[in-house]
Amino acid sequence: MTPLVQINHINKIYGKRKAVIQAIKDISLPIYEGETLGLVGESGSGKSTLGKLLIGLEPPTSGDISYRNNLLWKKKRFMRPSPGEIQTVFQDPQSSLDPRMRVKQIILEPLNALPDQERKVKGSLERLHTLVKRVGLKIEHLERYPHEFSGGQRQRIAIARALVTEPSFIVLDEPTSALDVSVQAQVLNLLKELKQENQLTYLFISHNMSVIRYMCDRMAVMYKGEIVEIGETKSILNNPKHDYTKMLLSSMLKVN
Ligand SMILES: Nc1ncnc2c1ncn2[C@@H]1O[C@H](COP(=O)(O)OP(=O)(O)OP(=O)(O)O)[C@@H](O)[C@H]1O
Repeated sequence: MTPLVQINHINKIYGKRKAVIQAIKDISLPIYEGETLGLVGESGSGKSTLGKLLIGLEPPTSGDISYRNNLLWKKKRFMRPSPGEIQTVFQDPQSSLDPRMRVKQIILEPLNALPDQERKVKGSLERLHTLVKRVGLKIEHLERYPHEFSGGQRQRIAIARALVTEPSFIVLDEPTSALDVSVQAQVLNLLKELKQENQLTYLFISHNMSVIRYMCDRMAVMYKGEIVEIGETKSILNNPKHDYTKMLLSSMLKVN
């Protein structure tokens, strides 16, 4: 399998002098085209930071990341592959959707990064309507504002916004953690179907082992900024090797 993303010896340090936090310590891993790679670990282990390095929100302190064999970061500058090729869906649709914008503007907004001609094609009304219906919303929803929707519907809006540019790679950072359990399952199924239909690759960040089990082909376990275990989800869940993974599994199984 070809790696879509290759992470090589990445370190990420926040802060200066005495207030230094090393959020990521020498992480190297591939993310293969077409897979869903799960990233688990307790709060503060560095999961979101790794996601941010991949979508261009934070530069690594050292190391490199390549996307389709091209460097994503050069001297702290993000080398966006082609515009819209990498997208993201965050945990909290309440704060990630601009309350002053109508749903239509929100979904079309990522197209602003695209060249004129491509923007016209991808932003056509016909395409927008197909996309909105595909994520389980209605055409009349396009004229409304985020506060008029439930959490699950808001996450569907965020998913439509991520898909509008026709990306190849999506970083999903706890995309269903803020939702009720029944709604979680619907959104997870939608994400699974969309991945198949659009040949997507996902990095799926989650606290929840059942969600990881359901969604991910492989999983990586993060502990204090390091990857302590990585492999096929099934084999890690059935036979965890690292003590931290064992501990995480037993504590999570108690919660789930
Ligand atoms: N912008 C920042 N400035 C300073 N420290 C930060 C910043 N962002 C994250 N950190 C610190 O880096 C470490 C890793 O944080 P990160 O958010 O990546 O962890 P996480 O595993 O995603 O946690 P959670 O599951 O709670 O979101 C934590 O100690 C956090 O406090």
